[in-house]
Amino acid sequence: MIRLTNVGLKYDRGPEVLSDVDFHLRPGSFHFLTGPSGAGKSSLLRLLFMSLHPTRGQIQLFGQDVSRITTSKRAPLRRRIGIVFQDFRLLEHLTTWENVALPLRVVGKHVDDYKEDVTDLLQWVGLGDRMHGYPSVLSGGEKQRAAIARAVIGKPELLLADEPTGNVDPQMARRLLRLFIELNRLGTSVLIATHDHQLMRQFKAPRLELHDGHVRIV
Ligand SMILES: Nc1ncnc2c1ncn2[C@@H]1O[C@H](COP(=O)(O)OP(=O)(O)OP(=O)(O)O)[C@@H](O)[C@H]1O
Repeated sequence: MIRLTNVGLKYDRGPEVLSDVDFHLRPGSFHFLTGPSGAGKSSLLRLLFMSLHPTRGQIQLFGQDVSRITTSKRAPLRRRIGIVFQDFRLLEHLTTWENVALPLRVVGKHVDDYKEDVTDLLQWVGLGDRMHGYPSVLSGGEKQRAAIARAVIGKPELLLADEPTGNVDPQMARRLLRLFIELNRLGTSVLIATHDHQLMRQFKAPRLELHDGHVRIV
């Protein structure tokens, strides 16, 4: 699913943020990604979503070398990934419902085939009464839940989530964790960057620990 070999990453002329990163995640696995603030968690997720190229080393995703992938080849691979960004990135000109439906619309599904699923999922994440409004009126935690719903609605092969419970209360965090676990049971590989120790106590999964630019699996 994901294999990194001797991966290094620098921004411009700065120091290496990631150095000699080596790991392999199997299809259907579930991992947390941890490390102190500034350790490079978001950078690693950006590499896996192919928003950045590694400065050195190789990244394989879905059996393909994506280290130097071009924009046109990247698009079909990205459709196989659900991603929750730390800053949510909801589209402001679409309603919350339309944002969540978007991954299904772009792969050509007919609205009749997904409208109930989108509504049910939005209700499940507690946005039943907000879904026909625009994201600009949502709170941070509500935006986060909408972003999570958009990332999981298409049952992607890989879910990448950056601090997905950072803006919600512990009860909602447990509910969202259940969603990730359920998705994983259905076959999605899950990688969640988090500082939330309560979340990690609730579900025992291996951790990718980032420290001084290196990753170790514990
Ligand atoms: N676009 C950028 N240009 C230059 N440096 C960057 C850029 N993005 C991140 N960095 C630097 O890379 C390092 C890792 O940042 P990153 O955001 O990946 O860490 P993080 O572990 O996700 O942090 P946090 O837990 O605070 O979100 C930091 O030193 C940061 O300043």
